[in-house]
Amino acid sequence: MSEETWTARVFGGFRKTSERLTENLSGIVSKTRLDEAQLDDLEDALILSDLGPRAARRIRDKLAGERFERGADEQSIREAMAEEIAAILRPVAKPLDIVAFPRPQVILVIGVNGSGKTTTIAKLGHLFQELDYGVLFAAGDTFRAAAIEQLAVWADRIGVEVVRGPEGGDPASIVFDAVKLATDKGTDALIVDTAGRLQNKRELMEELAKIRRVLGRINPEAPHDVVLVLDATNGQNALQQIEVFKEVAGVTGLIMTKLDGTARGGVLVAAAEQYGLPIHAIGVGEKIDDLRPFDPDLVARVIAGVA
Ligand SMILES: Nc1nc2c(ncn2[C@@H]2O[C@H](COP(=O)(O)OP(=O)(O)OP(=O)(O)O)[C@@H](O)[C@H]2O)c(=O)[nH]1
Repeated sequence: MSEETWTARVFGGFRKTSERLTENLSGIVSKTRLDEAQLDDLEDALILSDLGPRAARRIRDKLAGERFERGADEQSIREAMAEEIAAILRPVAKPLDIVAFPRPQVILVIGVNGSGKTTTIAKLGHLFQELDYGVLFAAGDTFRAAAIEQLAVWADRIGVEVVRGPEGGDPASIVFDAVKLATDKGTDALIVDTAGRLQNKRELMEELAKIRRVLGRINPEAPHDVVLVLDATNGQNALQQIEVFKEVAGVTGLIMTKLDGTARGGVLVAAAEQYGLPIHAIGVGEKIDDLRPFDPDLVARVIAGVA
């Protein structure tokens, strides 16, 4: 996909978020400084747009300190907002680099069912393929046959081999086989699907601990990444998931999906400000190339509605 098409997708993706945020700005016009009541309204608008109280406060402070020389019209307010949102996003916008030596880089992908985990694995595999990396998948979500099947269908479509076992099989043994295969072949990236059973934290924790033990036997550095996939349409719930998965799974980075078609894209900013975890990529659609690392300045401008 060309750069232009991707930019258009990002714009399209955040359109609803941007609309929600800026529909509250239209009445606000001031001379050179915003008064307290206007700042309160803006802060509320930011919270209502899922940016979270901390980011909202930070942006409010920025706006309060701003001298709008040509008057605080909607456009100037949006621009100042975009600047601060970019400042929040810049430190966390980090693509997932393949740096492991020896290979493979083992990337555990976790997230609740339906968050877009399987699709994201496929998209991530495709992204690595485009960078000329060799990729292998491990179908570690053995809890449901459909999950194994779905991963296999995607793998087939993009020409990636997948190590799989029976439904109900032991995920750790699949991961073991997959790491062995990837190590023997010198595959660059091994992406592991895992079950997303948040309702049973202990079981999930034990399963992940077992996967870690098995991985550690072959490569003490593995897993190199534990990536949590979040569905942006869940808004504030997505933040709670970060909280829980950080505790049970030692999350090292995030991918946020389904930013298209939701007005809740502001949650990306809330996650960045509250957790500071790297955000490796964003998903803005169901197609294979709808996932990419993101440009924080572009996304900030899109959210704030600066053309
Ligand atoms: N609009 C949109 N849909 C997406 C995106 N990412 C994934 N989806 C869709 O979300 C649905 C769930 O995705 P899956 O990949 O099946 O999610 P999962 O977390 O693996 O879910 P289970 O397989 O049920 O555990 C699918 O219909 C995907 O096509 C995205 O960025 N945008």
